[in-house]
Amino acid sequence: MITFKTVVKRGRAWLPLIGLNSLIASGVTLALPTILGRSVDSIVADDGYTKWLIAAAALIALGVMANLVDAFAGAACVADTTAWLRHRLVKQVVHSGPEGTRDFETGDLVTRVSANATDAAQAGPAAVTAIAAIAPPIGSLVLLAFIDPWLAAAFFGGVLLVIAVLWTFARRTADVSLAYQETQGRIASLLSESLTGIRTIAAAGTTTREERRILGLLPELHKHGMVTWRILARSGAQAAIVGPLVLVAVLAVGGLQLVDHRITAGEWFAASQYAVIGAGLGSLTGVIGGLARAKAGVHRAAEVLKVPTVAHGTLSLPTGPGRLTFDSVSVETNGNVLLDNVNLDLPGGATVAVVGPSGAGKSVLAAVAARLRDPSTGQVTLDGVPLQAINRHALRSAVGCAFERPQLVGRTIGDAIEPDAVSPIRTLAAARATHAHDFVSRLPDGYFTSLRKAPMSGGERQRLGLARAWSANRLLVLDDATSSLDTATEMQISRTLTEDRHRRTRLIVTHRPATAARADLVIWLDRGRVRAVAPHADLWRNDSYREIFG
Ligand SMILES: Nc1ncnc2c1ncn2[C@@H]1O[C@H](COP(=O)(O)OP(=O)(O)OP(=O)(O)O)[C@@H](O)[C@H]1O
Repeated sequence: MITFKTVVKRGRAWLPLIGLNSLIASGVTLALPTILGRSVDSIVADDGYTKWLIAAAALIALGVMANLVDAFAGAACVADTTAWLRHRLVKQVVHSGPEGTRDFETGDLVTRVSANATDAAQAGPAAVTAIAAIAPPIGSLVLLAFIDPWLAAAFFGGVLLVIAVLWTFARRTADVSLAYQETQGRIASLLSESLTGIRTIAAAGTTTREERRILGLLPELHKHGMVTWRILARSGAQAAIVGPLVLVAVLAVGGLQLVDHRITAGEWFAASQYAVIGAGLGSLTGVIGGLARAKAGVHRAAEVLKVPTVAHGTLSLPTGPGRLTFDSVSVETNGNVLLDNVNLDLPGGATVAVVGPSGAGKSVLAAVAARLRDPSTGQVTLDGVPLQAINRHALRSAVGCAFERPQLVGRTIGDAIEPDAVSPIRTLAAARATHAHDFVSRLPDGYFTSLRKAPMSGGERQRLGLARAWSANRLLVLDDATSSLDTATEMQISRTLTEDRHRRTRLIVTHRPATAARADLVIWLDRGRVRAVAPHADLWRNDSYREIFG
């Protein structure tokens, strides 16, 4: 979990430097009026004012240096914290599995990892700047008290009003910053949704409607932006009224004390400069706005970091044939039962087809068998070891999955088959077995062809998806993974699968009776329940079974 405090702490390598330079800048701000006041008194008394002017110039140079170092350290701190936060967010998203981030829209997640992470990373520098900004008014108060207690009293009263204005601003701006970031995330989600379905949109001729749908949230964003500006304008106006009041109060009290010879002209001048420092507190709205955005960014990052990651066990798999068992497995989500008390014992090395009407729970069963989601109750074991107890490496070496619409990942075609390209021979063998090699070898750069630039049909994508799963050594879970292939290629792959010389267990979700016929066993699913487990030929006698295939 992260909080505002943990994000601030992350910048600890830079924050002392930022704080120190802010304090130096504050010290300069505080010392300058006194030095200038002395210069005024020396000029009036015609008493060696050069040294005071040199001191003032040196102070100004120091202030400029401090501000430069502060700006550099602030930028470095934000960059470092942003990188750290993005690293954590991406790790969490990737490790939470397909189910973990289901409640988040893709575009919204991208916004949280990109723009909002940068907002959140401002937390440290903004907090230190805000704290350091308190130093000059406190110093002013002390120094004014040294000059004359009445000046300090007038200053204190005025500054209290400025603080009240800032406090109200901080409270109002926090909520609207979060609302703004949330709306930005929703716009990004709509855009990413449209990009995913861009072909459907073009085919349906609904591009204008889509444009309106995405941009339909702009008025809401505009509203939040306007509220932010209104709050800023109101607070700015209040600060603009209250700020000069500090100045007028101190000048008036100082004037009376000057007339009564209780202070010198130089002290009156210094007091006026300190009053300006107090009045300038009102300009802190920018820093407070930054704090509010940082708080909202941290909130949105924390929501992602709350998602549980998939925990893997530590066990390796003993030698075994790939026997897969489901023991009283149920899957429930939001009160819906997707799998209901499924009990299966599938012999190692068997080809098992999963059939059933649309929505029967075939994909859910496949996902549970491959540990892409965990059962709500019950347990799945592979060669006697619960899937949840197997370590990640052993699990992913043992179990391969291919899907109807594979999302290919990597830079090249070769990467998409085997990400780390450990063994080109294995990549080639997988591509040959799944008939991907035929079309890959026709591409200009073969396996080195950029994935993004390779034109691919649905069936070609499926063949690459199959090739990727192929290297698993014990269980292959294929969820409608050959549905886009032509009958001849499907037959060939199906034969390769049936005659698999590695004798892996194969769980094949299918809508094709021919695939079910070639399997050793068929699991017939209906509304999340196992209706029968038997060879296709036996089930074929049942009218309801035949109806599944239309
Ligand atoms: N993460 C989820 N949250 C809520 N409901 C889900 C989830 N995943 C699947 N479902 C629901 O579970 C039911 C079974 O879905 P599943 O994808 O397993 O069906 P299927 O048998 O593979 O269907 P098809 O043949 O159409 O692909 C469906 O009603 C689906 O809406």
